[in-house]
Amino acid sequence: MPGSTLPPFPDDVRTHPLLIIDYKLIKVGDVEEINRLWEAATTIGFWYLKNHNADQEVNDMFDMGAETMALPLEERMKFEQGDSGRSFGYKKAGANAVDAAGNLDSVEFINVSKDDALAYPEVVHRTYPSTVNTRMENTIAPFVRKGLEVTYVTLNIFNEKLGLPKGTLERLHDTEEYSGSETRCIRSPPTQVKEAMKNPTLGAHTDFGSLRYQSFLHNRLGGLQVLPPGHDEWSYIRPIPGHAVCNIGDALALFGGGILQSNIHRVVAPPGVQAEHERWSLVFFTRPGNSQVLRALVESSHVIAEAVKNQPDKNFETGSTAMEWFARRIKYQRINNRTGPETWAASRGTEHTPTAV
Ligand SMILES: O=C(O)CCC(=O)C(=O)O
Ligand SMILES: [Fe+2]
Repeated sequence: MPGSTLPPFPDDVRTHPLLIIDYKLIKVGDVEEINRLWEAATTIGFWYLKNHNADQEVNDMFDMGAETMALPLEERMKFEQGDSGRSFGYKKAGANAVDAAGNLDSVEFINVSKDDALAYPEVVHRTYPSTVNTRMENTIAPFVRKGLEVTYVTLNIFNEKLGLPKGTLERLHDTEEYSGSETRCIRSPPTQVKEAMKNPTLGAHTDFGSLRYQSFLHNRLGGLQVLPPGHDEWSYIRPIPGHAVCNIGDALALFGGGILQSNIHRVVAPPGVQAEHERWSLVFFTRPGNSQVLRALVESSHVIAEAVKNQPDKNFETGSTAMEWFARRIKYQRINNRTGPETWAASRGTEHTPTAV
């Protein structure tokens, strides 16, 4: 894992500031802090989270990721996610397009389903490499539980702010229902500084699910970029040690009638000389239960009904369950399914500038 010898994040690149939200405060209902979270969620949909107390879980997850990527490629490939629209498993570098032209990604990752982690040794969706299995109970399940805890605290705050009946969002993300929720450990290869900006390593996208809980705790390298609303240039999110970066995905943006923002982002090589180092990142994605239909909850909240009425040009009825939405997006990112630029278009979600790469 990257150690203390990493070069610092440079000061001469464009960054976008995010609000820092104190998890300890929102958890106990601090009104001012909750209002700051709401401001972040309804403007850019990204924020830093501190005091989430997940250092141990995060460290262990990075170890799991490193152990998995150290397996021979042939072994990892036995667990590759495949082209059918399933996310769980290993994704090799170059399996996905990063843009409409079909340029390839260069990140590899290991995704573990929340359902498989919590049910282990029972197999719900699929099996995993030995490095995952040996850490399923002592590393992955604790990280999933931590991610879910943060998720429910956040969802319940949004639920109230959106004027929804108590427990609505929590029910749509019921832990008991199988879902696309998963952990992801990502490795981006080092690159030459002059090569670094040629292609994104992970193409421009909005997240598919509801919330992403990402940690840079043991990774000081940049690379995540956002295209803030109203901007036409990408900005880096500066990694802050000990702070997670959280963001809203398409599902929550749809449930809330566009009040919560699912913002477009991508991953590029780390800035400056950081590019010469391997980049690791770790994510927990919360996605709605498989059977839940992605649409604005207009019947349950006046606030949402009003918001939808005020955006007549936008479609908040996807006619798609969370499972279908998720499978479609994964499937059409896979380069093996590409027929032309229309395949990239078929992988898109709520991105407002779908041509950005
Ligand atoms: O590695 C990162 O910083 C972000 C990854 C990401 O956006 C994703 O996996 O959806
Ligand atoms: Fe993402």
